[in-house]
Amino acid sequence: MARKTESSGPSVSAQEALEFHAQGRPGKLEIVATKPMATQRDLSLAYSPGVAVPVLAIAEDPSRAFDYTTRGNMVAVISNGTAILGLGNLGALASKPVMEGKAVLFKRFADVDSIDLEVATEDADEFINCVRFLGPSFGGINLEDIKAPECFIIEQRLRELMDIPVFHDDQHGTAIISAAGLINALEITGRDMKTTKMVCNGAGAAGIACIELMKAMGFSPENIILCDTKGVVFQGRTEGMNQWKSAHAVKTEARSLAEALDGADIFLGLSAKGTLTPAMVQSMAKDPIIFAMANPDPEITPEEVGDIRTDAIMATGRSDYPNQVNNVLGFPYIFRGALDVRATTINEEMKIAAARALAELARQDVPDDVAAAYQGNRPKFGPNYIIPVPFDPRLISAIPLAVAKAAMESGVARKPILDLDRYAHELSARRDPIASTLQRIYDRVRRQPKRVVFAEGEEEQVMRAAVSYVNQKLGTAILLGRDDVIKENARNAGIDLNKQGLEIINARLSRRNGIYTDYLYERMQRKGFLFRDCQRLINNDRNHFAACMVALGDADGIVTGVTRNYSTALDDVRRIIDAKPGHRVIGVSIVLARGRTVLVADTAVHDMPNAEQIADIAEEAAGFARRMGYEPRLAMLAYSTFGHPHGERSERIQEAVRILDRRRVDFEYDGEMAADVALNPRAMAQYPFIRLTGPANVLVMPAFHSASISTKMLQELGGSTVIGPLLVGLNKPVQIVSLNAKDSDIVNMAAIAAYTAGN
Ligand SMILES: NC(=O)C1=CN([C@@H]2O[C@H](COP(=O)(O)OP(=O)(O)OC[C@H]3O[C@@H](n4cnc5c(N)ncnc54)[C@H](OP(=O)(O)O)[C@@H]3O)[C@@H](O)[C@H]2O)C=CC1
Ligand SMILES: CC(=O)C(=O)O
Ligand SMILES: [Mg+2]
Repeated sequence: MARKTESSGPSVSAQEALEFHAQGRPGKLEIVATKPMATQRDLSLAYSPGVAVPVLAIAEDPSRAFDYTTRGNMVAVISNGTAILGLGNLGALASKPVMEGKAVLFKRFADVDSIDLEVATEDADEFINCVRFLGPSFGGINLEDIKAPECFIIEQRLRELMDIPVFHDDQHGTAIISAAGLINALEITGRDMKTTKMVCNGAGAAGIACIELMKAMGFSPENIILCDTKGVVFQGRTEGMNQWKSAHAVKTEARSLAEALDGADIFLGLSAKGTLTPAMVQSMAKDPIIFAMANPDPEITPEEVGDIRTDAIMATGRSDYPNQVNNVLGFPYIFRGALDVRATTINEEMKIAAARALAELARQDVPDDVAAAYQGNRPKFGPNYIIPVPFDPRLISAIPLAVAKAAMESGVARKPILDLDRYAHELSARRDPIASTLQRIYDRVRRQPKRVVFAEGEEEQVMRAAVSYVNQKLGTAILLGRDDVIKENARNAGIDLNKQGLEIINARLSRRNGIYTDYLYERMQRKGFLFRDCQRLINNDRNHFAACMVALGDADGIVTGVTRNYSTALDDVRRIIDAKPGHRVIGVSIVLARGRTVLVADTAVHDMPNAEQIADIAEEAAGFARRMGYEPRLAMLAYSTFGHPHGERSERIQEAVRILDRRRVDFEYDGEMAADVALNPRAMAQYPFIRLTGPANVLVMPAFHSASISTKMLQELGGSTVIGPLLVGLNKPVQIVSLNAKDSDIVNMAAIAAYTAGN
């Protein structure tokens, strides 16, 4: 087994950490208004007098608070700073950076709004009395870094007093994540929960909750030994005890951590830095499982373990080593699921469901966008990958779904979710704006599945995309390439191609080869191509073969591009596939930014279009917008707005607008105008004669360079997601991805090709 574990990423210096927190606006949070506050009217609505209306509605029916206020998506992170990470009792104020951190993680990972509240008291009753009255403000309470045993009393009491989930993250979040990691570590080492011997160092909030969940999941109580600063918690011990420790005291001769660990299978560290020594690790059973979870410094480092033995499965609470067992994998998603069903509590069923869903994710094949979260190293289920990383984009749909389901099944959901498939898609959309825009496309293709040729079938990311296409029930995926090479590459990459609906076609051996060659020759014989040139192209060039398949009805669409640059791939397919009669081939990019979707054209084909061509591009783009479900409001962009400043370059655009006028097109358009006028209602308001009824959702660029530069800048600087360019106007659906496309990009493009095949 493994493995000398090394840190997988750069750690940070103390100075970097301080600068990070101090730079710009100090701290890590700000409040952003979700409604406009620009005009007198806005103020009248947001505040007096308008605000009185929701006030009265909520007074009459408290559940309306979820409709009119932030409550339904707002969680408080509350601490008194008595157990800040593994740093000890440093007080409420010092805990604020951690609590702000938890609040931003809620937002970043699960789109839960969150605010930190630091309560300056160590007295449990005072703390309870402070928090218990905050219920109306929040959909949930996340207690954090409160030391044991007060944390048990505080949480228990608040759970009784409040009708929203109260969840002590260090207890249950940690328990859920370590349970998930352990389920997988046991599987890898071939152990049975019932007979596995565990030693947990740390009998505080995290330690007690972890072993309680482990027992609930099937570990035998007599096989778990708990230790604290005084050593083993044995039956009859009196020093440093409390009722929570007593509940887990066992009959044993062992008195020290070292004695307890002799022959043990698992070490669970929820104590303090450096408490596990190399000698103790040496004394553990074969293939030991070591979770050193103290933060920021673990009980022992992976390097230290690696120096002593190579058969250990090692995890820490840190992000710079493999196997990060940290409650960040849990709390954002657990609350997401709980909030979405307005759960009254987070119960055992919901916790176990979250642990199992998390464990299951690590066993699945890792797609490209997930591999990116692992710095491009595609992890495989095994000793160095027992649990997903916090940046794994699959977490947002898998964990809340499992939690919400469990809440409904266990009867604590106040607002059950009826359509769980839809909910899963909505969840992905919270993290990934592409998901919601593509949702409609995927749904349609699922209803009318299509045969799509993946022209570069020997490439790993293309095979993954094809598998995903089939798995998502979008239709048949055809991988073009040499059968033996595809199978060999798939084997090496651990991809299972044995799926119904996945076909491999070798162009050279295909029975259709001759027909395709004749077809190509027919089209190219007067353009300087000999028959044998065509034969060679069909035999050797997958874009030509794929294009013939689609042209002659053997497939519905093509996706290509990972091995050729865009224009070469386009030239290849254009030899075989023409523009739709009466149409012009253009590229359209979909830009998703801050909840807004804008189509930009032409991002692929015309270098410096003339007025006539710009008008054609506008018509093509507007038609595409409609097919995508948007009613176009199209702006013809320039550096000037309605003649100012005057310049020759804008005249082309003005002429294009006049051409559209003459063509009497049936969509909203206007120009020439600058991008801010097109997109910003206030800038637009300066031109009362403008013919757009709202901000533009289709932007026609004056030339390829401005289209390409602006979409790439938006993607890199503006935090926008850009899909495309999508090829529009061809007689048959062809989509060309970029050279560095990931499998998820390819499958999106395949779905778009399939979607347009039906249009
Ligand atoms: N990776 C993760 O996700 C998480 C990690 N943690 C880590 O777990 C640790 C404990 O946190 P939490 O349970 O909230 O804190 P608590 O203060 O509630 O409990 C701490 C426990 O650790 C024991 N302990 C402290 N020092 C030692 C030592 N040198 N040897 C043996 N036992 C020791 C204490 O013993 P005694 O009872 O005798 O005082 C106590 O039982 C922290 O390092 C924290 O960072 C916590 C939550 C999540
Ligand atoms: C991760 C965490 O919550 C802790 O160490 O306290
Ligand atoms: Mg904590």
